[in-house]
Amino acid sequence: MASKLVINNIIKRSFSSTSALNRQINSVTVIGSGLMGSGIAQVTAEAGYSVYLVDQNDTALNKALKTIETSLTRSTKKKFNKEPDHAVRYIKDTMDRIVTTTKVDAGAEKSDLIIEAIVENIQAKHDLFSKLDKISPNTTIFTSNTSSLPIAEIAEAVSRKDKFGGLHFFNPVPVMKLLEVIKTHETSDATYRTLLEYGLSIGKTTVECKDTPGFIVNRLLVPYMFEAVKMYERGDASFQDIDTAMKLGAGYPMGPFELIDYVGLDTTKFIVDGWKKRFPEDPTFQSSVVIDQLVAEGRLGRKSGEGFYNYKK
Ligand SMILES: C[C@H](O)CC(=O)SCCNC(=O)CCNC(=O)[C@H](O)C(C)(C)COP(=O)(O)OP(=O)(O)OC[C@H]1O[C@@H](n2cnc3c(N)ncnc32)[C@H](O)[C@@H]1OP(=O)(O)O
Ligand SMILES: NC(=O)c1ccc[n+]([C@@H]2O[C@H](COP(=O)([O-])OP(=O)(O)OC[C@H]3O[C@@H](n4cnc5c(N)ncnc54)[C@H](O)[C@@H]3O)[C@@H](O)[C@H]2O)c1
Repeated sequence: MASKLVINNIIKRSFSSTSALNRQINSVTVIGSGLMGSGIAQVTAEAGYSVYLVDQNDTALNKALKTIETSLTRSTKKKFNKEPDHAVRYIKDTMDRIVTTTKVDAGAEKSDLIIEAIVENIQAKHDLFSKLDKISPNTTIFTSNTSSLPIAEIAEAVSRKDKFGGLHFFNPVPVMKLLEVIKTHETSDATYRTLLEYGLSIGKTTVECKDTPGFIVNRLLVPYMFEAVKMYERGDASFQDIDTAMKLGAGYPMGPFELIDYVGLDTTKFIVDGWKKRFPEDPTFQSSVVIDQLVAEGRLGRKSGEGFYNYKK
């Protein structure tokens, strides 16, 4: 344990600059260009890596490019307050480093690191990784941004288990400073070190966690969100008042319902349904009638324009 800490401190010291490139990695493929994939592609390109961003169709990719440009415009306004020309150049340089494609092999054949951020479904992830394992160079490191699935279970689809780890980002990726870096019992030390270095090179603070359900943050955050939903379902308080209470009484930046809308109701449902199936005896993991109903209606939160709240203008 102590030697691990020493290695991490050395890595952290040598990557104090957010623009320092990771020597092991030049090109990164991000698969899935939704809420998370677009943010991961953005911060990776901002750190100087060349990025392939992959999704199933051009509509999703164009939406992602628009999201990234809006986010960069927002962040550069403050960063280059007195130098608007620098902001324009910074945005252009970052966007130029991102190549979008619907063909997964375009990036996979060339990338040193693949970050998967597709739907939270084990079969979909297995199908993708088994394909990637065949087309990627055997030096390429594979990672998943899963919220709740065991990394080792996702890695069952590949033969390079020593080059498979977890990189769990937080939404919104450009703003949230944390990156959970997950090592399975088969991830090699060299792979893990490269993942920590990548995290620091994009300016994130890394924490280590075993390959346990929800890692650190979600194991604490998701039960809290569902406890709030149960409180609302019992009729103890309105969801608006629960949000107000947690923001003003506990200092949270968002209330639990705002946060569920922000994460996505479909993703939140996938997380808890998966845990409920895996741990049927644990009362912490119970699905919610209200969330099931909203997902069935297509009210997935901010990304669909409506969840608990309405975001349509
Ligand atoms: C489930 C998964 O597996 C794990 C997860 O991701 S769980 C979810 C984790 N995320 C959270 O808990 C988010 C909680 N919410 C928050 O921290 C804040 O509400 C928030 C950062 C999203 C927005 O902050 P808020 O103060 O309400 O709004 P706003 O003033 O618009 O934004 C604050 C700053 O962030 C910036 N920002 C917000 N969203 C941004 C984005 N998408 N891109 C770039 N910058 C952004 C703003 O420009 C602003 O920057 P400034 O302070 O330099 O001017
Ligand atoms: N939403 C969050 O707050 C959050 C935070 C951390 C981690 N995660 C995890 O990140 C992953 C993505 O979540 P999200 O919120 O970005 O979802 P999302 O629904 O916003 O985006 C998923 C994207 O993946 C694409 N996709 C699906 N299957 C694909 C495939 N086979 N090939 C290429 N693209 C494919 C979809 O078209 C969609 O654009 C999930 O595993 C989720 O659990 C989510």
